[in-house]
Amino acid sequence: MVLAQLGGSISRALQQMSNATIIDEKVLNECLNEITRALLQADVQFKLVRDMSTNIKKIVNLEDLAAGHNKRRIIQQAVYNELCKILDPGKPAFTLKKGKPSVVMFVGLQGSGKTTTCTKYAYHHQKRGWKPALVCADTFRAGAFDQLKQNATKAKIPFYGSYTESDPVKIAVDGVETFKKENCDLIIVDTSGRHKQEAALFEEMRQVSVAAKPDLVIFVMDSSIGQAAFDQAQAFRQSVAVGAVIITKMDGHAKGGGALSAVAATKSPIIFIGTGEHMDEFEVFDVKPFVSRLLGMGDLSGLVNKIQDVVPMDQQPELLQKLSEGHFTLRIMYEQFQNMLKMGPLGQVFSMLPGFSAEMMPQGREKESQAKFKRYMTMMDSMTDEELDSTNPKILTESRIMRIARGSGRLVHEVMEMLEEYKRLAKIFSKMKGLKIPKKGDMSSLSRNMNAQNMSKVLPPQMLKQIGGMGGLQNLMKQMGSAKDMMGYSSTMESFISISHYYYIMEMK
Ligand SMILES: Nc1nc2c(ncn2[C@@H]2O[C@H](COP(=O)(O)OP(=O)(O)OP(=O)(O)O)[C@@H](O)[C@H]2O)c(=O)[nH]1
Repeated sequence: MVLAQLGGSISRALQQMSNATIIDEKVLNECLNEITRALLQADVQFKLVRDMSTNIKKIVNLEDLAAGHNKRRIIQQAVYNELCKILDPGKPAFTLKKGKPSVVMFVGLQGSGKTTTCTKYAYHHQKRGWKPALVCADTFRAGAFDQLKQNATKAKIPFYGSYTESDPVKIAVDGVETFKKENCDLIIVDTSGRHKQEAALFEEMRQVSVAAKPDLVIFVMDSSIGQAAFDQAQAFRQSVAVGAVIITKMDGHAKGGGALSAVAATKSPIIFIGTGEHMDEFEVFDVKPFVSRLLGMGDLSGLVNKIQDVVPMDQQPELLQKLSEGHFTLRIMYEQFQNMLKMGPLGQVFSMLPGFSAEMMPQGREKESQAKFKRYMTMMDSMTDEELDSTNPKILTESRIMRIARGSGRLVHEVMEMLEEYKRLAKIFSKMKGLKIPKKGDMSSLSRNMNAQNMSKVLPPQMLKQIGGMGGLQNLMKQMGSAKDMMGYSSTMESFISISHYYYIMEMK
C-alpha cells in the first residue's frame, strides 16, 4: 500500500544516513531532503514539511551530540516526534461504552466508501464482543439498501431498511428504536451521500441527526483527495457535529499522507483507516503506533492486541507447552494457519514488528499466501484426528495420502507437498524443545534470555536479521517481559511462531 511506500522511503533515507561513517551536516541534509521529497509526494502540505525539516535541524545539533551517541536513533526519534506532531489532532477521539446502547451516524460524500465502512466498523466491534446493528437511511441512491443488506448478511450483522419508505428520518428513527429494543449496543446509521457538498445533503444530514440523536457522528472521506481533505472536513464539521473521521482507500492512492495530515489540521480525530475493499482491511488509527510502524520501528502492543483478538486465550499457553515438549503436529500447523488468516492482512501484521515494513508484503503475495494456507487447510480437513495429532509422519501411508487427496479434491502430489512442508516445519520447531514457559513472577532476565535463545533457533535467519539479530530479539523479549500481563509475553512468543511459520511457507526473501 501507498503508506508502506512512504514509510519505506523514510526508513531508507534514515538507513542510508546511518550507513555513512560520519554524520555531518551534509549527510543530515541529504537525509532530510529525501524525507521531504517522500512527504511531498504523499501530498503533505508544503508548509508542514518545511517546518518539520527546520525543527529537526534545530533539535539535532550535530556538534552537541557527544561521540558514541547513536545519532541515527536521535534523528529517527526527532523524525518520529515531528511526524506525530503533524498527525496529532490535539484531542482524543470520543469513546463509546460497551453494553450501553450507542447510536453512531455515518456521513460523507457519495462514493467515499461510507457504506462499506459502516460494515467494517460494525464487524470490527462485533469481533470485540459488541452487539452491532446497521440501519440504512440512504434513500437517495438506489441500491444502497441492497448493498448494506448484502454486506451485513455476510458479516452476520442485523440490519434495518426499507424499499418503499422514502423518508430517511423515519427509517433512521424506526431502525434505532427497533435495535434498542433488541438490546444492540452499537446502532450504526448509514446516511445518503451526494456527489458534492451541497445544501440538500447537509440539510438531510441535519434532520437525521436531530431525529436519531447520535452519540457520535463519523465522517467518512476518500484519501485520494490528499490535502484538499482540509476543506472537505471543515465543511462537514461546520454542518454536523463530526466527532471522528475515517479515511478510506489508503491502499490505492499516493496522497494518503496528505489526507491524514490535512484532517488532523482540522482538529478532528481520525479513528480508523480503510486499506482495501474487504471487511478486515480496516485499521485502528492511533498516531504514535502508526508513525512507529511507518518508520519501521514496530508496534508491539498492537501486535499483542491483534494476537489476543484472534487466538483464543486458552489456546495460547497450550501451544507453547506442546512446542516445549517437542510436539509439533499437523493440528498445530493447521491452527497456526487459521490464526494467520484471522489476523487479517499480513502486511499489517509484519509492520508491527520492529525492523519490518508493510512494504515487504505486496498485495499479490498476500493473496497467493492466503490461497496456499487455505489449500493446505482443505487437505487437512480430510484427515482423521489420529493423523492430525500424530507426531509420526510415517502413519501417513500411501493409501491414506490417496484418501486425503480424494477427500479434499486435490492431487496426490499436492498432499505430498503439504506433508513435506509439515516435516520441514516440524524439524525447525523441534528446536523449541526445552522452551521455558513463562510463569507469573518469573520474568527474570535469565529465563527471558533462555527463551530468546530458543526462539532465535527457530526464526528464519532473514527475519532474525531484520529484527536486529540476537540483541534485537533479546531486547524485544525484554520489552515484552516488562509488559504488565504475562499474556502479552506469551502472545509475542506466539506471534513470532506464527509469523515464522508464514515466513517458512512463503519462503520470503
Ligand atoms: N480500495 C479500497 N476500496 C474501498 C475502500 N473502502 C471502500 N471502497 C470501495 O469504494 C467503493 C465505494 O464504496 P461505497 O461503500 O459504496 O461508497 P458510499 O460512500 O457508501 O457511496 P454512497 O452510498 O453512494 O454514498 C466500493 O467499490 C468499495 O468497495 C478502501 O478502503 N479501499
